Amino acid sequence: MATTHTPPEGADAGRTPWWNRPMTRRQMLRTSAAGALGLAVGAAAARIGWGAETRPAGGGTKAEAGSVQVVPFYGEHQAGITTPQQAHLVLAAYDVLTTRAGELKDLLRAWTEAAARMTQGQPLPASSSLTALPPADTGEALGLPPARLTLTFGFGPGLFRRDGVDRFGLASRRPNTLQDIPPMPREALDPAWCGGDLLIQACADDPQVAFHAVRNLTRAAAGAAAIRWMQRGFLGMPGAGGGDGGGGTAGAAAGSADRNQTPRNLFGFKDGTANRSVLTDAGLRQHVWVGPSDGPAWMRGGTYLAVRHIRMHLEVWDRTSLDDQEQTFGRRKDSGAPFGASDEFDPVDPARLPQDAHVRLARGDGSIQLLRRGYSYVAGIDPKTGLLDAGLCFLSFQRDLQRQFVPVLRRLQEQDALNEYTEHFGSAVFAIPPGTQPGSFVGEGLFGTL
Ligand SMILES: C=CC1=C(C)c2cc3[nH]c(cc4nc(cc5[nH]c(cc1n2)c(C)c5CCC(=O)O)C(CCC(=O)O)=C4C)c(C)c3C=C
Ligand SMILES: [Fe+2]
Repeated sequence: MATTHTPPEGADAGRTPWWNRPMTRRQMLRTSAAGALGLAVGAAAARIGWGAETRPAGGGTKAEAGSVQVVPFYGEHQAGITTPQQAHLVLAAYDVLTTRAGELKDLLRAWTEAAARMTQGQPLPASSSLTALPPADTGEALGLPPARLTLTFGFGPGLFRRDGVDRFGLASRRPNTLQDIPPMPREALDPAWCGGDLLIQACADDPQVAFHAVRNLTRAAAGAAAIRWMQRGFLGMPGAGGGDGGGGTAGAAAGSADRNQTPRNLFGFKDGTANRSVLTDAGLRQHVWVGPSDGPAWMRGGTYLAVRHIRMHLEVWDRTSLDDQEQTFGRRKDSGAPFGASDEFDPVDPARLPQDAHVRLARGDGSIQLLRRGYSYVAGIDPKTGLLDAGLCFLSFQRDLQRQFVPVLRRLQEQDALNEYTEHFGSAVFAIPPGTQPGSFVGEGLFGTL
């Protein structure tokens, strides 16, 4: 339900950023007083010195002895897509509450400026020296290393039109491919885990650093956007203590040899092996980045994200024989090798895989590829069943949702042997605009002359 922000009367209204303006009593009740103070950007603040930074192009990081890892925020593409996968995820989708395009732009500007600071290990700058006010930064990341924090922003279909209403005059700028995933035969979706107008993907090697970023960005959004759903995820990172690994996933292109291992999902299988062929310049151009011949110009250099919240029935899986587990995927559990081969990265021979094996169906004829960047989640016990509530926050980046993600998902939903052990309960898609330059804000190109 959209909520209108009432601007204050008076000459100052046009100059005071919306997040510092007074709120109506109703808005005050909706949001926390601390959050309403939000961010005041641009003020000087002490910079935490994190030592040498390594900044190769393209959003990646490079391990160098003695350096503290910081992932560049500005660049051609947003970070957090090809960045070697960090150990922790906080993924938050937001409903936009304001109906004013100006306030939406103010929010994106504030998010961009805050993200540019936090990803470099800097706290949010104080807007006042008054100790009678809550501090600008919530503080739980002070003294922690930047932990390769990346913040990736996305726009859901609802930003362009929701319930038939073009709230921000953006409807004509929606990319054709940005449409909700059509209903699938085997899903049991909970609306509370679906959709979202805006997305923040925070990834870091420290869970508190990732949470701090989302918490402070959410605080800055008070009155303009509210969290719709949030998922936390993790990956086992060999030898890194939560460090820079992720070799076989989006990290295959970087990382040192001893960390170059593909993480395992909660079914115990290496997950992300096939990303290696996407993570080349040619692979990314072909399968991930929106190119000049694709959708709207404002998306060039961007990509599209598909999110599926998937519960994995671990108790059922754990009673399944090793043979059946391996037949389900079409790969060996210990080595990750495809059937008929000995190494994880040996070529897949589809003829050797059962017809309903996950890899056979996901791969198809090999022409469609996705860049997967999912994370495991554990949310305790399902109070209704007493069973573990755990699974995969499936994330994939692709150049076109309808031509790449939807056909693969449909094939899997119709035939995949894995369906016996999984249940899709949430679904969302987002346009991930290209990277930002200093002085600009994420998605600025979308707004044109608005
Ligand atoms: C719609 C896309 C996909 C969903 C949903 C999905 C769910 C899912 N996958 C695993 C585990 C594995 N997936 C693997 C490979 C693989 N999966 C997809 C797509 C979806 N998976 C693709 C495109 C591929 C690559 C196929 C190929 O080209 O070879 C593998 C094998 C190792 C690997 O390459 O990563 C595993 C293991 C789970 C557990 C899951 C839902 C819970
Ligand atoms: Fe898969």
